[in-house]
Amino acid sequence: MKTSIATVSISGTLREKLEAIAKAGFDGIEIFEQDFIADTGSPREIGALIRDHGLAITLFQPFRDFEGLTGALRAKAFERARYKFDTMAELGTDLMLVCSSVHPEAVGGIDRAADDFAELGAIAAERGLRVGYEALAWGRHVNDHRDAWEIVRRADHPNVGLILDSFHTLARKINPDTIRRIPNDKIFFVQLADAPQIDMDLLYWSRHFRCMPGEGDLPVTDFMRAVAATGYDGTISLEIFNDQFRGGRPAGLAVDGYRSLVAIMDDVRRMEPDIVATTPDLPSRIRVKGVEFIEFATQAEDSDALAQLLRSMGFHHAGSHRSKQVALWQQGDIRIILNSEKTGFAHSAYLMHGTSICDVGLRVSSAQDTVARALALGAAPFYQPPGPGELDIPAIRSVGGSVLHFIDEDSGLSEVWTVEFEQTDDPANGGAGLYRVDHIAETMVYDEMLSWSLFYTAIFDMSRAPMVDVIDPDGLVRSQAIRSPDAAFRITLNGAETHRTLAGSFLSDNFGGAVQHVALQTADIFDTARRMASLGFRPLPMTGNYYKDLQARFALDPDTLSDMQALNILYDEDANGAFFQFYSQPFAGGLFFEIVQRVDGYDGYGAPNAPFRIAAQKRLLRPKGMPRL
Ligand SMILES: O=C(O)c1ccc(O)c(O)c1
Ligand SMILES: [Mg+2]
Repeated sequence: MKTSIATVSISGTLREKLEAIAKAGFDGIEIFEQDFIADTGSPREIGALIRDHGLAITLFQPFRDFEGLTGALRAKAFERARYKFDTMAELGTDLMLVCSSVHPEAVGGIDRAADDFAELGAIAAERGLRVGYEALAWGRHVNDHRDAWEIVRRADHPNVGLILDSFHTLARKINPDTIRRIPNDKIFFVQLADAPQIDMDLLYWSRHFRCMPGEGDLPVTDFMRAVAATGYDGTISLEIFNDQFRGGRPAGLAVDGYRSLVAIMDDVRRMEPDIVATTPDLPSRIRVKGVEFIEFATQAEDSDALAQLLRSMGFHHAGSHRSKQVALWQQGDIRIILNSEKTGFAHSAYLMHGTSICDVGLRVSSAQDTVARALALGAAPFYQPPGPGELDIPAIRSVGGSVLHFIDEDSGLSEVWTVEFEQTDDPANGGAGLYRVDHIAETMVYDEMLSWSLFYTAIFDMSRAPMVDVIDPDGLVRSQAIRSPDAAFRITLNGAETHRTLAGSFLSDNFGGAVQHVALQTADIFDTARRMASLGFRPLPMTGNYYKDLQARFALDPDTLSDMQALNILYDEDANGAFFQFYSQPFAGGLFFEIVQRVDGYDGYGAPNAPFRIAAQKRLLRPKGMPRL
């Protein structure tokens, strides 16, 4: 098995693409005609350049509108093919992709097409080349891999085979198990692409919305399993046409592509143990058991204000680091760390972003396995030498250069709170009933959302909920919730498209993506809100209109509703249960806390309330009466 990626999948010049693709770990590329036509090098020079990067040219494509023509048009198609074969010989590749015809003059007929391919196969064979036939989902007469296979079968030429592309099969909802009946020696090449489930014209969907396997909604794993079951052990290649990717960062896209391929082959290997995959073996997806800590990088007055805010939320200063300016604040199972060191990672994060969440600790069953899986999937390592008496806690880089640490029991890492921290005599103030982290919400530019959602779902045992639109008065923010099967770890990714949204202005103030808010869970939000009020907490004030609207939309009893209004508690329901939430006022450039109570099986995040919450936050952040220009 070889890993490959089509040059169209990545932005940049051919040379930039090659560098990124080689560095990410691929064995080869599918070269798209446009890519080398646009380059100044001759086909021979470009072939050499590709091989100098350690890459093979796995496929030359696309050759269009070949089969089913008659007379002069047919002769012209063969002449074009001969010219392409010359170019392929110079580039140094032996396989050409012929996609099914969309030519208005193509007359169809399975045997006619088979004859065309038999003749093309003979010409290719003279030159030691091969041709593969791919059914485009919008092909004029052939748009189903089963028909393409029948043509290849009838062409009956050793140099003519089938090319499968997950998009074309799955977009038409063709059962991928039909691939299991195709002999593996007639499958010449396999292309993988995913896509979000959107109802639209097939060609438009394919050319603009494809994404890496695992980033979309198509059953790409089922497709790949069926391919693997045939015994196919040739090239698996990503072919992703995507508008965002065309303008993305070549290096990041190549890493994402490789990550998606390693993850899907790992999944397939677990289900079809006989397959031959050369992608690395890795520990299975990591089940996150919960959030172990949330760490703020902060200094001086900011740190004092944050400590004050935490105290008003019922936290107490539970521990002080034995050798560092690091304080542990705790309530229930929630640990918040305020790091005011003058050196090291947290300090650099502070210099770069100001007071910010620089580090999140996740509870897992094996920290070692977690890092092993993440690194095999191309995650960036993080290492800071531990000081004397400190534990060496495994970590990787995450959104915006922040850090994810992994804590387990088996290697003693969960002892960190007693090993590294001295208990303080700050009395627990009875708390406010907050007992665990419900979710963390990360803000990022919209174009990074697919990448980070792949990051979480490839490394961890987590799945995505449908994307929701959050309406900010100044623009749209898209929100993607991802959670572990038992909801022990929930995260929302919020993608901002403009700097004028609350999320967007956080991004520019913070110089990049990061955790913008943390939601903490209580079992009795009314009691929590009252206790926090008595500790001096000031909630985000909601409008009277909001409560009138709630009254109209839901059957809430009047006393509950008036308590909600007095305490600024918001409300939502889904098919399973109910949801209560209230917010802190924004601090340190747009960070905030959220308090939530989930009743019965409510599984959402209160998205219908987001526009009102955002409007309230903006009222506090903008100078009174000053319209924003
Ligand atoms: O969109 C296209 O035309 C096109 C071309 C070549 C392919 O392999 C493909 O899947 C689509
Ligand atoms: Mg294709």
